[in-house]
Amino acid sequence: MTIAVAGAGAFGTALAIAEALAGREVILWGRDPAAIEEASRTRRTARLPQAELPEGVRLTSSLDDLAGAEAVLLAVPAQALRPFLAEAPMLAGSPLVACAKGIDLATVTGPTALIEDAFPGTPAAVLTGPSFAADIAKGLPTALTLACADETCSEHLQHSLSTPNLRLYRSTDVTGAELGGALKNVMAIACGAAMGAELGESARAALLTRGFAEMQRLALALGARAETLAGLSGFGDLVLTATSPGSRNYRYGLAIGARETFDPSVTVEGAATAGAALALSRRIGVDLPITAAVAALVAGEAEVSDVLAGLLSRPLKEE
Ligand SMILES: NC(=O)C1=CN([C@@H]2O[C@H](COP(=O)(O)OP(=O)(O)OC[C@H]3O[C@@H](n4cnc5c(N)ncnc54)[C@H](O)[C@@H]3O)[C@@H](O)[C@H]2O)C=CC1
Ligand SMILES: O=C(CO)COP(=O)(O)O
Repeated sequence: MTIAVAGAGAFGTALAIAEALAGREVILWGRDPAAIEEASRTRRTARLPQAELPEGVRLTSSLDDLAGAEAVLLAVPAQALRPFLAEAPMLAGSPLVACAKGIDLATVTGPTALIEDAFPGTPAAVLTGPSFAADIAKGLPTALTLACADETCSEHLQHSLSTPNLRLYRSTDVTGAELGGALKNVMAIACGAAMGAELGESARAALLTRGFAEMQRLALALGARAETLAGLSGFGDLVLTATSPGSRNYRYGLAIGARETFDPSVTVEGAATAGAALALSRRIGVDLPITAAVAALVAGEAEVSDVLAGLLSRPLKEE
């Protein structure tokens, strides 16, 4: 059986490499036929050029080639997932595993809700947790959460996708896993902005901790389990992303804080997700001050000094 990967960006490339090196048959789809033709020839993709694609990875730009796969890993960015699914009816029937970390701005829903909406009855799962694509592609050890509401499906996917270096922990808490992965990107932007503005590591630790409290507040209000937020997909990924210049969200924050420009072609999931999370929190009456501050920074409506002053002037309260 074949593992299909939809999206030949950095993460899709890394996952395809890991699965192929574990001896699985892999097909990697990218939307640009010329780029896929080039990748087939050079055995490298543009977004992760340092990694070589092993022989076991077959490349295609035809979505029809993914039909009937044992599982399809959806590695397109969160805001691209809804339009992608609308053009991929041939994926119905295979378990679909969302690898994007974000909340869709137009519908204010997470990736698995988008899958369920596009393909009612098709098993929808999420793969998320602390893992840089470059680390996975190098075969460095990583541990992720594989969440699916259906326990049998999550067990099946855990075994179908785990490799010696890619260790998957299963969960049925899809809401917690999705929200942890989406919101940690917002907090990484906040932490990067604090460092970029030279506010210091103590300020970053404060933002990381209060940011984690915010992630928990929203996720628990939406029915997630506290232990999921404390696990790989929440706290684990927050620690990685909000402290490492290996993260694009963190680097984007650094640029905002230092008032520098940032390459708009780089995928920065937390930028759109800050606005989506804010809309979601207002709908259910949950206060997310750091998320609101990041949304204002991203929209260019505020400076780091203003938003920090706003956060610091909030009423003093118990931790
Ligand atoms: N890069 C990393 O280290 C990790 C990334 N992720 C997540 O994986 C998701 C994808 O990120 P990356 O692969 O890193 O981004 P990337 O920027 O490297 O690649 C994105 C890919 O998606 C394609 N794409 C964009 N819009 C599309 C559309 N409408 N239809 C089809 N394909 C489209 C692009 O052509 C590109 O190949 C994000 O949600 C990210 O948070 C998760 C864990 C690690
Ligand atoms: O999700 C990631 C690591 O777990 C990758 O983070 P960035 O998207 O910020 O690069």
